[in-house]
Amino acid sequence: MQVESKRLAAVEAVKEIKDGMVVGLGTGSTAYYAIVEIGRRVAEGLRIRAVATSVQSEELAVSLHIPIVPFAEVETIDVTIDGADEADGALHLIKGGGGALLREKIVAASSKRLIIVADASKTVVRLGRFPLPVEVVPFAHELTLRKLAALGCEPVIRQKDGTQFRTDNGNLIVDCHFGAIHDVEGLGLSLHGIPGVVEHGLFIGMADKLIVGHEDGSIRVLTSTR
Ligand SMILES: O=C(CO)[C@H](O)[C@H](O)COP(=O)(O)O
Repeated sequence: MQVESKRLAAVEAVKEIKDGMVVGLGTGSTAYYAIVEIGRRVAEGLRIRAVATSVQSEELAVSLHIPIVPFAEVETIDVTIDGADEADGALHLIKGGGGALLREKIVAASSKRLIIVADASKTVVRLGRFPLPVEVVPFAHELTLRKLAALGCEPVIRQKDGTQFRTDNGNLIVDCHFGAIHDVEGLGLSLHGIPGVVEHGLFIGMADKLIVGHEDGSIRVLTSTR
């Protein structure tokens, strides 16, 4: 069961959290299990402070009595545990399936270590089967979409409940169907070159560890060589 694989990976990652750490809380169904496990350990006496990558994760953490601090109050984050939509062998990622990629990237970039937790379906040889989420400002988004399409993708504005999905930052998510991505760094630079693009879901060279849970109950750990 995928659910059990996600939980296995998440629980394994939480073992790396120690007293006194500042912890980044990811977003999504796999990060959910990490937050629940952190809550369990906090109830047992673990002393940490946490920053959340989404309103949803913050609400979950608060409900579990995990101390949340405003991002502005922390210098660095010791470790962030987050999920991913795809991860390749170099630990480059596609993230943003849950629409939280901007805050996730801000938190990841301020983290000493980023641990990604996933079930086996997320590992790929080449990124791009999962449409790349791109956060776009609503202003003149039609123009931004045309510029995204010119990079060689089919851009689709994400919908939720029959209306345009809005991120926690009030922006749109455009899911960009590129197919196999052969030059992740180049694509990342091109996306940043479009003025209406706030951030994209390519996390290049950011992950330190990938913990993959398997349906047979085993865990595979990949560590970045960077
Ligand atoms: O990037 C994300 C949210 O923006 C998630 O980490 C990603 O979508 C994976 O989610 P899940 O663990 O539910 O498969």
